[in-house]
Amino acid sequence: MEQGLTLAQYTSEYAGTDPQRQAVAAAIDAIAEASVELSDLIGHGALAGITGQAQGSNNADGDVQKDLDVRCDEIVTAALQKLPFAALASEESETLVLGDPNAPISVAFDPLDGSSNIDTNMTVGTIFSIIPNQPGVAPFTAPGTVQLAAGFVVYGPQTSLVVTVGDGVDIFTLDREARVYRCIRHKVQIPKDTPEFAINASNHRHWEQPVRDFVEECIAGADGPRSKDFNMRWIGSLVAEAYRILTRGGVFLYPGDSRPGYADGRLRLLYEVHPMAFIIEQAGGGASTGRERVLELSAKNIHQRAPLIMGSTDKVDRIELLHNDPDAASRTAPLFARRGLFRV
Ligand SMILES: O=P(O)(O)OC[C@H]1O[C@](O)(COP(=O)(O)O)[C@@H](O)[C@@H]1O
Ligand SMILES: [Mg+2]
Ligand SMILES: [Mg+2]
Repeated sequence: MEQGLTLAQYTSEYAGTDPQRQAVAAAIDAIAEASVELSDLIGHGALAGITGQAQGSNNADGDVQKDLDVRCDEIVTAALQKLPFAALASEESETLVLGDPNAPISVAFDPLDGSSNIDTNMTVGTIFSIIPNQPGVAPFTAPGTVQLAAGFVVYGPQTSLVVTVGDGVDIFTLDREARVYRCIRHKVQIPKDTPEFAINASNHRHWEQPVRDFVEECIAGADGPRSKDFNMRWIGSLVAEAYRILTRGGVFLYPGDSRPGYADGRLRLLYEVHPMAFIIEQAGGGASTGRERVLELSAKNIHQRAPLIMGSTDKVDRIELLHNDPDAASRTAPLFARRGLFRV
């Protein structure tokens, strides 16, 4: 695919004459169109009447809803409602929006990810997952492996849309003058050896031992079992973290922890964890709960949470090993101590 190709050309090439693909392509186009409006709104902030203030309401997961959460939800929902869909699941809506039960697809989305940071002028985004509809089967009950397409938009210094239709990952950047997305990277592959990790370290005391062991290994740097100095990043915005991993590599962790309500972490399976896992795997990376592949999970309710550990496979594999083999950390620890001794 040529650089500069527009998203509309890409989706129409993918759609061909297959009705399900046409529905997927139309949904991607609709979200992209809505995101151009969202990009304007977010870019203008207070000048467009957006205060970033709480609305006095909470979403289904208990998060405080901001004016921009509500506005973004209205815009994305309205764009998708013009198309044939069986069901829509939004972070900001307690229940599903039901459409035509015989339509070929359903869509789950997080209209505004990272919104707790909106008043600090940080990167936020929109995440989506498109799944096939099977008439007679409850929507959003299948594992993440059934996804037909997934993507996210980052509203950063550039507005960019990352997408997979199951054949690699492509990135498009918004050409603000022409108001179209143009391809800037085709078949993105996650760099393999980047020594970077991202986790909210303020939760250290609540983590399980395998997560502590991994972070200890990273912090020990060149003196530790990984024999490399690591850099730490935490933006607090999943879309920005995912974009960084696709560009620069490394690993991101939002594990389960012992805080009340956080046994499965913070991120929601259908519209955050499944789409990110699909994208990261399609870019040659791994996505795990720490114990199993995230795409094998099925949701029992639409706002269900799931742990997410994603990034380059060597790091995700190491974290899985630390979870699944209780002796893995102690096997490397003596070596680490010995090397320490040799150094003094
Ligand atoms: O504040 P915490 O616990 O570090 O959580 C940060 C995470 O929460 C999120 O903001 C959750 O998404 P929403 O903003 O859509 O609720 C992620 O973007 C981010 O990775
Ligand atoms: Mg989110
Ligand atoms: Mg959100």
